[in-house]
Amino acid sequence: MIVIRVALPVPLRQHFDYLVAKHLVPAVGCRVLVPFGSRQLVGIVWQVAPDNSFAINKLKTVINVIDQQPVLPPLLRNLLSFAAEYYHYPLGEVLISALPALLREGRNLADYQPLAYRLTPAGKILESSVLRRAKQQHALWQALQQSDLTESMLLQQFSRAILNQLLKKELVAAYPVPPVPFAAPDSLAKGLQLTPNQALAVTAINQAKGRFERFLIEGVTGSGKTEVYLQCIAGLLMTQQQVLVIVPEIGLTPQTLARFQARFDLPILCWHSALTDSERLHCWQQAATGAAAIIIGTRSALFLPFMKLGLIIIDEEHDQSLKQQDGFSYHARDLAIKRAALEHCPIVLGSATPSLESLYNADSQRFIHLDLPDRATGHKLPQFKLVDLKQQVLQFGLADISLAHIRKQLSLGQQVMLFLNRRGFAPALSCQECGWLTECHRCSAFTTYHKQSRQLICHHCGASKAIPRQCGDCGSTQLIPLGQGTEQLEQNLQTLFPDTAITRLDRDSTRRKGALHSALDDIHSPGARLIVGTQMLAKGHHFPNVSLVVIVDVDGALYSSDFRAPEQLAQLLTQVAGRAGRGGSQGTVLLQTQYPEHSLLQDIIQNGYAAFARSALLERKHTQLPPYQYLALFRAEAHDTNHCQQWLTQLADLVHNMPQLQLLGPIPSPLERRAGKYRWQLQLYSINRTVLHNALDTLLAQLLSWPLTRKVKWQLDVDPIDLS
Ligand SMILES: Nc1ncnc2c1ncn2[C@@H]1O[C@H](COP(=O)(O)OP(=O)(O)OP(=O)(O)O)[C@@H](O)[C@H]1O
Ligand SMILES: [Zn+2]
Repeated sequence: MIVIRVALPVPLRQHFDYLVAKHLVPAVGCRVLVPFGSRQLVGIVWQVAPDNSFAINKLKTVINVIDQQPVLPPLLRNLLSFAAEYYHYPLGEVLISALPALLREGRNLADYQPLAYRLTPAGKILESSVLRRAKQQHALWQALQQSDLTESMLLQQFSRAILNQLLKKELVAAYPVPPVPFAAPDSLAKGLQLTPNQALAVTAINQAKGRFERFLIEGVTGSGKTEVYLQCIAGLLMTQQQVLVIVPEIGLTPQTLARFQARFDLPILCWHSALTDSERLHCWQQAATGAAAIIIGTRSALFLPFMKLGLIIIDEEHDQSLKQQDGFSYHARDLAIKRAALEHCPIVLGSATPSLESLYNADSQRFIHLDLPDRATGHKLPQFKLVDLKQQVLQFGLADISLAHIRKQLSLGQQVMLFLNRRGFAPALSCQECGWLTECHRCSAFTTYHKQSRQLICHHCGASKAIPRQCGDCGSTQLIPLGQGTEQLEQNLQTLFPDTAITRLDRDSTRRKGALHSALDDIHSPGARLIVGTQMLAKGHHFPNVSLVVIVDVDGALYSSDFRAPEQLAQLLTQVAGRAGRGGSQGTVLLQTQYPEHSLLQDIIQNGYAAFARSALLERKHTQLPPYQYLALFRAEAHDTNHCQQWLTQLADLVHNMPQLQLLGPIPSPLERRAGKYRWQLQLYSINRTVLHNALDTLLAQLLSWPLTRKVKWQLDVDPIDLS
C-alpha cells in the first residue's frame, strides 16, 4: 500500500492521508473517492507518498480511483493553490469548486464523450417525400445527407426535439467522437479597416504573443475595443492557439458570441451559470482537448483547462461582478493575470471606465496602457445635460424638459433609453395615514412592491410575501406605493406615450428563458421605441438607434459612505451615457438630479471619466485607501449581535500589536441585518501586502480554535469590492 495525500472539499485547512494499493496509485490531480467520517467524498490527489505521513496503521483506504489522467493539470493546480493561499481559502474547496458539477460528483469522464450524428441505413434510403410534412426534420435529414454533424454543430441549427424525433424513428444514430483540437484556418474573414489608435493597440498586443504581458485598453464607449480583440484573436487562431474572453454578465454572452461567430467560422463556446451540467462538462472537455477555439464566459471560465491558451481578454474589466461575493471571494481579473503569467501569454483588460486599481497599475508601468480616445465610427461622444429637479413639477418622476426631449426623439423615429437602477414597482408600500413602511422582518431593509407578481420582495434576502391589506401599525387600508421602480416607470411611460412600444430590461423582465433574447431583438429592430432598464442596460450593449438617454434618478448614490461609491457611480453614468448616439448623430444624455452642483456630477460632465478617475486616484492617495493600501475584510454574521462584535473584537485585539497594520472596526455593516442575522465587519489595512497576509495567516491559525468561532458565520474577503 502507498500513502496519498488528498485535498477534500471541507472547510478544514488541511489535507488528508489515505492508503491505496500500489498498482492503483493515481497521479497528482486525479480524483479519488474516499471515506470521510460517515460520508464518502470526492477529493483531488495532491501528493503521492508524502514523507511526513500520518501513522499508516490509522489510515483508511481509498474507495475508488476515478481518473486515469489528472482532471486538474499542473498549471491549473498551480493557479488554484496560489488562489487558495492568496484568498486564504481552504485548498480542497477551491480545487473542487473549479470542476464542473458532474466531475465534482465523481462521474466518469468517459461516459460523457461528445456525440456525433449520422443517418442510419434506413435514413439513407428514405424517400424524401416521407418527411414532407415535417419541415424541420426534413431539413435536418438533408443536412445529415451532406455530412455527419457533431452534437454542438447540430444544436446550433436544430432543436433537440427535432433530433429526438429522428432518433426515435431510427433514421438517425449517435456515435461517440473523441474531441480533437480545432484546425487552424487557412484564412480568416478580413476585419474592419482599423483606426490609427486601434492599429497601434493591435500591433502592441500581437508583439507580445508567446510571453506574459499585461495591457489595459482604456477606450471610450464605442471606440471599437471589440474590433481590437477580434483582430488580435485572428492572429492566434491561425497558429492554433486558444483564446479566453471573460465578460462580466451572462446577458452579454449572446451578443459577444454573435459578433465572434460572424467573424470566425470555428468552434466558439459559451460558459455561464445558465448552462446545464452536461453542457458545462462539454465546454470543459472542448477547452481541455483544444477542440474549442474560443471560450466566452463569465468569471469562473477562468478555471477552465485549456490545451494551448494564447490570449486572455477581460472585457469591462472594471465590473464588480468579476469579483465573487460569497465563500471563495476571488477576483477574476486578478486571478486571470496570474493565469496569463503561468501560461506565458498576454492578457488584455478593456474598459471605457477602467477601475482605479488598473489605472494605478498602468500609471506605475505594470500594465501597458493603450488609449482609444475616440469613437471608431467617427461619431461624437454624447453630450451630458443636467436637469435640475428642484422646484420642478414632475410627471411620474420626469421633468418637463426631459419629456420634451423624449417626445422630440420619438417623433424623429429614434429610440430613447431611460435608466433607473431600481427594479420592481416601488421600493416600498407606505401607509398614507401614519407613514408606516413595508419592511423585511429579517433584514434592515424595506421590501420592494412587485405589482405584476403581486408580492412584496426583499431584494436582500429574497423573502417574498403577499401584499398586506392593512397598515401593520395603525390598521389603515390606505397603502400606496412609495417611490418608483422600473416596473412602474414602464407603466407610467405607457400612459404618457400610448402609441410607443416599450421594452423593459431588468432582472425580473428577463427571468423567463429566452426573454432577454427577445427583448434585445426588439431593441435592435428599427423604429421609435422606449427602453426602460436597470444597470443591465449599461453593460456593453451596442444599440445603434438610441439617440437619447435619460438617467432618471441616481441621487441616492451621491452620498454613500463607501469609499468606492464615487468610482462606481462615475462608471455607471459613463457606461449608461455611452449607449447614446452610437449609430449616427451625437447623442444626448439627460441627468435628472436634485443636486446639480454636486462635484462628482460636475466633474463627470465637464471633464469625463478619464479626468475624474485621475483625481479620484489622487484622493485615494491622500486618504491612503486602496490601491495605495491593501485591504482585507473580516465579516461576521450571527443571530446575536454581541457574538459578532465580540468575535471581531477578539481578532482586533490580536492585530492591535502588529506593526504596519491599521484597523477600522469592529463596526456594524451598512446593511446591519440580513436574513435574520446581524452583520459586523473589521477592516484591516496595510501598505505592505506581505505584512497584511502574514497577519491574516496568524489570525486564521488562532481563530479556528476559538469557541466563539462556531457561533458566527464568518468570511475573510481579501481585496473586497463590496463593503456593504
Ligand atoms: N475601425 C473601425 N471602423 C469603423 N467602424 C468601427 C471600427 N471599429 C469598430 N467599429 C464600429 O464601432 C461600433 C462600436 O464598436 P464596439 O462595440 O467594438 O465598441 P466598444 O469599444 O467595444 O464599445 P463599448 O465599450 O461601449 O461596449 C461598432 O458598430 C463597430 O462595428
Ligand atoms: Zn430580507
